[in-house]
Amino acid sequence: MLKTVVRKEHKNQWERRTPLTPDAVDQLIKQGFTIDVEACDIRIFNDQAYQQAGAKLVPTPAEHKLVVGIKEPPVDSIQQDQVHIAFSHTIKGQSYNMPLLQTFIDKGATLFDYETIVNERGARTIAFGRFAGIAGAIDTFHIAGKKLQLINKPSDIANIKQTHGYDGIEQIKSEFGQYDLQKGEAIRVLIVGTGNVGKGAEEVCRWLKLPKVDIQSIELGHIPEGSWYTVASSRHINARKDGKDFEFDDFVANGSIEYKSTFDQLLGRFNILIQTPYWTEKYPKHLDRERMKTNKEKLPWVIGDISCDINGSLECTKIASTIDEPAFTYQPETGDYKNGISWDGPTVMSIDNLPCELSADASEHFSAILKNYIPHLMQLDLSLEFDDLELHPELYRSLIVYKGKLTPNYKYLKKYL
Ligand SMILES: NC(=O)c1ccc[n+]([C@@H]2O[C@H](COP(=O)([O-])OP(=O)(O)OC[C@H]3O[C@@H](n4cnc5c(N)ncnc54)[C@H](O)[C@@H]3O)[C@@H](O)[C@H]2O)c1
Repeated sequence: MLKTVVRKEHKNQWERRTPLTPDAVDQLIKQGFTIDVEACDIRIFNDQAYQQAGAKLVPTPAEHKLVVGIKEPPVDSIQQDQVHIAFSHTIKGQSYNMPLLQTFIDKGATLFDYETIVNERGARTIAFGRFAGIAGAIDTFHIAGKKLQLINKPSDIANIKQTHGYDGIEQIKSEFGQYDLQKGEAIRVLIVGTGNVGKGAEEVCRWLKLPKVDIQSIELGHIPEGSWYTVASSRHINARKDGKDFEFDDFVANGSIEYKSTFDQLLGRFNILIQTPYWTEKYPKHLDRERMKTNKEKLPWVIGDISCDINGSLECTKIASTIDEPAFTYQPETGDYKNGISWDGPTVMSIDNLPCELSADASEHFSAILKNYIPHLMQLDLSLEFDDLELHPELYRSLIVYKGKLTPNYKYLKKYL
């Protein structure tokens, strides 16, 4: 059985999440597993709660074989032959994390990645997407409320606080239920993307009692009175250049070789955009600099770019904003931006660690799934070669590096190292 520790997170002071809650640790200990916990003074569940669950507190994860974390472990913390599970952010060959990947290889270490844990249908089983969608939508509405206040337009949206100002989802739901967004300025929200993040953003619209309008109505220019939201997927904002029908698999295979963005046709019909799709350079951009300049009168007031691809599909996302400074305003004429909220361009929210604003709810959700994988991880037999491993298939497929070697599905990463 691998000696196991829950590591503390290092990213910044907002990173208060934990992969395993004290309750989950308690359950694992009762099943006969020993779990240690690295002491941490900012984690959302305090050290005493883990001690009460029966865990031993340790000052460092250096002596443990299996290290369970959330974000990338610090490069210099990886020990010889150690096994880590984390979001390593390496599978797109992200240059900023190649030293981390190289260290796993150099140290003969092993890396499981949460992002690559998928079921037999290819769907991810463990993620924070819903919480990014919820926090991202709330922060976007919070900024929209502040923006309306600048021009003295009354709306209950101005009551919405930034997500970390609430105790958690239950409090948010009960407060949002009291607001009436049909009074005052009409709030017209377009959510792009129907994945976990998009669905999380939709939940917030429902808590605010916004009626859902069919995207087809909006495409046809039938814009209802009052406040509402609508949801678009890739097929509503991209079209084949040759006029043939949109096919998702074809879109994923060919991207901007065969497809162009038709997003400009929707501009002017909504005033808040919440962007959630998966995007890479291979796909069309929806708001490039030129399009924003040409359509500057029709741009939304506020853009919540939860996908947060810098200079990506929405070129107004010049930087990732932060929980402390969540908003900047893009200047369509110059392509530049200025900090804060103003009416001389769309105000952008592009926080890239949104689930941290809901640390308790997000940790509980994540932990409830992860605790079922922990016994399999702890029973990993490192004396076996990769081909001979008898491991839970979802974990087996998620292995990026095994004992210092890229596994067959991830050999392509060699070219980025
Ligand atoms: N800002 C943050 O704090 C934060 C946190 C978590 C996730 N995210 C980001 O949010 C985005 C969406 O995450 P999600 O969990 O909803 O993803 P998801 O995989 O559930 O899908 C999102 C959407 O993208 C589409 N899509 C999925 N794979 C695609 C592909 N290969 N090509 C084209 N389209 C594809 C889906 O149809 C769906 O509409 C991701 O870019 C993710 O990195 C941001």
